[in-house]
Amino acid sequence: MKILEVESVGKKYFKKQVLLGINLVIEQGKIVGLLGPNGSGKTTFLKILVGLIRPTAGSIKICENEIGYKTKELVAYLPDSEFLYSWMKIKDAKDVYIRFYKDFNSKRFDDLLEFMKLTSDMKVTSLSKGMKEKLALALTLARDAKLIILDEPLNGVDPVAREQILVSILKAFNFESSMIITSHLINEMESMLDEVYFLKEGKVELHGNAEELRNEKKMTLDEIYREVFAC
Ligand SMILES: Nc1ncnc2c1ncn2[C@@H]1O[C@H](COP(=O)(O)OP(=O)(O)OP(=O)(O)O)[C@@H](O)[C@H]1O
Repeated sequence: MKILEVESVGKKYFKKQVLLGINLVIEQGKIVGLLGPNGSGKTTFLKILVGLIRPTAGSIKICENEIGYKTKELVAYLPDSEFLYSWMKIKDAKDVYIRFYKDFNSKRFDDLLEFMKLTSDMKVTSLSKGMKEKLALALTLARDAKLIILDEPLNGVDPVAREQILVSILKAFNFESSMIITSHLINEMESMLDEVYFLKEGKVELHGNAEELRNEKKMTLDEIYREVFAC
């Protein structure tokens, strides 16, 4: 079953073409990496999927639905910037999510919190950047959404926390859904990705099954990335 179908999607900001002719299909149960350098259009693309901005061309379907009210319920999104209020304790953030999302799984949230060594009476202001990132991730992964979108989940976290975050993502992943992850840290992500899309200046430069690409090119995804982006 196809969770996401994107056809010829484009986005222009005034005269600037930020995305052009994006085609992408994600089947159920897959973890897909959206990889590309700064400014290649990753966040813009994800915001289009979430319904925060509108594309200027093309069509998108999430579980057969066009982007709108219904797809907001199907998508769980971890933005790449902070969205938690400073007055909140972790339990308040959880309450907001419970009220907002019918699919919020409290048990999974509590398990993820424990695994990440966070407690519900901690104040959001007292959390370090990495701890906030973990909280935001636990809130997102606790939803039983069909499409989970993680924009730079490893941003600003140390190597041990990165490992913990990757394990949490895999623990929480449910094969009824699919996931899109963006990251600059391809080495860390490599083993969990089923498919990859390399985005260059708003276009898909290369895409494919991660294993097949590795075999075909006899390179790791990180090496393929460096080849595609000549860095
Ligand atoms: N609101 C906006 N108005 C005009 N241009 C924008 C706007 N938002 C993004 N852009 C431009 O779109 C391009 C793609 O930006 P985007 O944030 O999608 O890239 P990205 O791949 O997510 O980058 P990063 O890895 O740095 O987060 C950039 O050139 C950016 O300047």
